Amino acid sequence: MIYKATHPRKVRGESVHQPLSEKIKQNQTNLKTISTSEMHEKLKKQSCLIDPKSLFIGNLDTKNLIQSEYFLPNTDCFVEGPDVKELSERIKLWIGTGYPVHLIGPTGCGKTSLVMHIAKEIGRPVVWINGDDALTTKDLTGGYAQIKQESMRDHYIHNVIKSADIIKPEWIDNPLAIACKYGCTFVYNEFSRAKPTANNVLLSVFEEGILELPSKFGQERYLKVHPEFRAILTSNSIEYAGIHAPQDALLDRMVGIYMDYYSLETEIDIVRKHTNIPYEEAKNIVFVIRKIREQVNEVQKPGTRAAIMVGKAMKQLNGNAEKYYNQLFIDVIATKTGSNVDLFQKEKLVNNVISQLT
Ligand SMILES: Nc1ncnc2c1ncn2[C@@H]1O[C@H](COP(=O)(O)OP(=O)(O)OP(=O)(O)O)[C@@H](O)[C@H]1O
Repeated sequence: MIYKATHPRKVRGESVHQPLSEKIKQNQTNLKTISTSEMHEKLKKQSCLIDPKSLFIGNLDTKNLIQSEYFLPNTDCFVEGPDVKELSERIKLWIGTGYPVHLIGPTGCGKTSLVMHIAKEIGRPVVWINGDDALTTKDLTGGYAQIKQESMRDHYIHNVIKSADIIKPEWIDNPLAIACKYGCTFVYNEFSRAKPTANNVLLSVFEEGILELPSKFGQERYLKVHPEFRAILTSNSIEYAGIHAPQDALLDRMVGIYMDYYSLETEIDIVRKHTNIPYEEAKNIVFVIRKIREQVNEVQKPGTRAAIMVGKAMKQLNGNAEKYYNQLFIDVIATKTGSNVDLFQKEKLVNNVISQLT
């Protein structure tokens, strides 16, 4: 007996998930409802860095992203000396023309702080990722990372149970996809630590304004990059030569800006901003760190960070630093020494430099 349906079968359970193209279209339309001025309003209330990990929660629509608690980094401590300002203006010029900027400089010279300060001035949410050797394209763009299982029970005929399990791949956006979709400032720290193949996806983002998404299910593979998307990449001038030489095609799409350690006065201001110690103390610390920097090899140069560390330790010692003064400098540079012999050399260097203090 052939069963003839007398009325349309009603399938229980959720409808099959929206194709990616629908989601993208929906997200793109959402984009239009969030203007940059609205963004500025919301930005004023919040200031913290978008932590990509907390964003790996499936598709965010723009409203969620903007109203959520992710926003710009806190740059209250930022010091903008003349040399910082000059660099910042150059970077903003290129960012304003829509080119990605590649900031290259030695460890601890201030790349990240400068990038975060500029990102805050750009006024869009910041999405940030650290490059490393294990990073893959999927870590940048996202992929089908979750499988949602739904079962559908059909009791259309009371004594017949028809069941089926629907396996629904769940797309998870990763930092680059989020930045391209919602027009965030994409900060890719130490990008040259990642393998060039992982960064290939950036080529069409920077040139054609298209993000190619890996999609196994034949859905929409291409995302049009939001007009407010901006990218700033940093790399360490020492490692830059050593880790993975980025592909020429990618370097060709970026503007490269080399930076070095800031001027004496700016470094003194930075140390004081972070430690509140008196000018003379900060000046002596920076003097010693800069003298050490002049006399050690590239990879052992102490950055501004080392001067801040000594300043914070002196603050901790609350004026009783006399006894430990030399040792503080030796401790902050010891991490970059290779052996006891090397350390002994450094101790002599530190004692000699400190003896020059007036
Ligand atoms: N303009 C600035 N104003 C205030 N603090 C700064 C400034 N530039 C750098 N610093 C401070 O100096 C230290 C090193 O800066 P930062 O981390 O930005 O350097 P970096 O070049 O990114 O270092 P790395 O190569 O290790 O990532 C940090 O403690 C940072 O807060």
